Amino acid sequence: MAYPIVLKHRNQKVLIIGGGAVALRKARRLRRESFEIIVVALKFSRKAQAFFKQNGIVFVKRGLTEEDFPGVDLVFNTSGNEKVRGMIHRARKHHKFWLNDGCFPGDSDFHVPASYNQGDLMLSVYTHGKSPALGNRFHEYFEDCFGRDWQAVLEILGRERKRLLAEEPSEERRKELLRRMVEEIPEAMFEPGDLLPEEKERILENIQKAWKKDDGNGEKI
Ligand SMILES: C[C@@]1(CC(=O)O)c2cc3[nH]c(cc4nc(cc5[nH]c(cc(n2)[C@H]1CCC(=O)O)[C@@](C)(CC(=O)O)[C@@H]5CCC(=O)O)C(CC(=O)O)=C4CCC(=O)O)c(CCC(=O)O)c3CC(=O)O
Ligand SMILES: NC(=O)C1=CN([C@@H]2O[C@H](COP(=O)(O)OP(=O)(O)OC[C@H]3O[C@@H](n4cnc5c(N)ncnc54)[C@H](O)[C@@H]3O)[C@@H](O)[C@H]2O)C=CC1
Repeated sequence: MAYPIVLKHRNQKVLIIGGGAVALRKARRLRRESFEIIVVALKFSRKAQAFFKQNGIVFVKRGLTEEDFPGVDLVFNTSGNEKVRGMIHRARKHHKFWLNDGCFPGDSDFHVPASYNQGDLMLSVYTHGKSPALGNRFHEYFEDCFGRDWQAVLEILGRERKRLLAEEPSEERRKELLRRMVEEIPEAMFEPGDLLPEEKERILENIQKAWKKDDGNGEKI
């Protein structure tokens, strides 16, 4: 089994081994989070090379060496090469880094799920290596079905939550109020198709008003 965590960027140093399609895919997602990336490969595809250049990612055309490991926090191995695998294995005895191996998943410390981001909302699918392609398929499904402006909803929920954490001393009460706001989100937010601007406005207003409703005990909250 696996434990899902979200990695925050803290300028971690990342080493990507390989310059093909898989290395490019890993770099694309890392780039967004602004890590310090270095890519080492014997050969680079045109696409990968262009992306690294455009995004100011350091890439060096040579074989991997032991000198590439000191100070590195994360390693993505996409080389599929047994020699590289052995080198990583030896480096782990002296250096502390987390490994993702795209070719030998058994060696990995962590895996990368398929994920879809819309502002601060991230939806991920992981299949325990059974079918990465299925993860990708869900990705398409999310794109179709979650076309709503979730960021606007999250802005309100985030702001009200912050306020309640600061102002409402009762944890039970806070939970109840936060739950109420989320319950106010209508099914339409989860369905395909676009919402009219006025519908969207109404939804946002209702979420905002939710915790000010009567709490059922005749009390205004
Ligand atoms: C263990 C893992 C690596 C890890 O540790 O992270 C892994 C391993 C392997 N993938 C292989 C194949 C493919 N991988 C993809 C696509 C993705 N693969 C991703 C994750 C993962 N892939 C992790 C498990 C995740 C899980 O289980 O859910 C995604 C989600 C994220 C990402 O890679 O960034 C990204 C999709 C999202 C996106 O596009 O953003 C496609 C589809 C395509 O290319 O269109 C194919 C071809 C179809 C197929 O095989 O399904 C092979 C066999 C290679 C061979 O045939 O030799 C191996 C090695 C093995 O299985 O041994
Ligand atoms: N994790 C995943 O999602 C997927 C993994 N794979 C596997 O990932 C591997 C990579 O796939 P692609 O990027 O398409 O292949 P690729 O052949 O384009 O890339 C491999 C890269 O590793 C480099 N390399 C090999 N030996 C090296 C060394 N000693 N030092 C430095 N660089 C070295 C090559 O120069 C090349 O740039 C394959 O083994 C494939 O089976 C394939 C598809 C998806």
